[in-house]
Amino acid sequence: MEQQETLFNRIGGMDAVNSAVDIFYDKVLADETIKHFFTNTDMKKQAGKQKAFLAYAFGCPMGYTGKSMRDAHSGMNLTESHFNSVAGHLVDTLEELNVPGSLIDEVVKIALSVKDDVLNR
Ligand code: HEM
Repeated sequence: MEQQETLFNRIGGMDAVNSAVDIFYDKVLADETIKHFFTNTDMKKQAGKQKAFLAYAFGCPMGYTGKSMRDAHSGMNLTESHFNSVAGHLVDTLEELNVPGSLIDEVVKIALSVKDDVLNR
């Protein structure tokens, strides 16, 4: 079988991740249903962590050294609806960046794979 390029490279590498995270966080912070979670968050640091996490999730060889998804979101009482809002903003962001649907599907798969950890269940 032909060697498959990582999702990270196919999506456009670190430049794409950087643009995605910036647009993504603007959407999250404009969303009345979830923005309160980020009241005490230093968004500069958070965007940096998210970039590292996404790069890792997209298959970039550099390691993710932040908290586990379970620890990072414990005690927040996050619901399915909060998760869906965040996932929706991520998809909208990638669509705005003209990322092909098949690649967006792969990102959604990765997001769903950490859903139980994010929701601490
Ligand atoms: C696929 C879904 C998600 C991913 C990949 C993700 C990723 C991350 C990452 C990488 C961190 C930083 C961890 C660290 O401190 O090392 C984090 C923290 C956080 N996330 Fe998420 N997250 C997701 C869903 C959500 C949802 C649904 C919410 C709330 C609506 C949320 C709110 C937060 C908050 C408030 C923090 C802590 C920020 C702080 O330290 O001040 N996340 N998340």
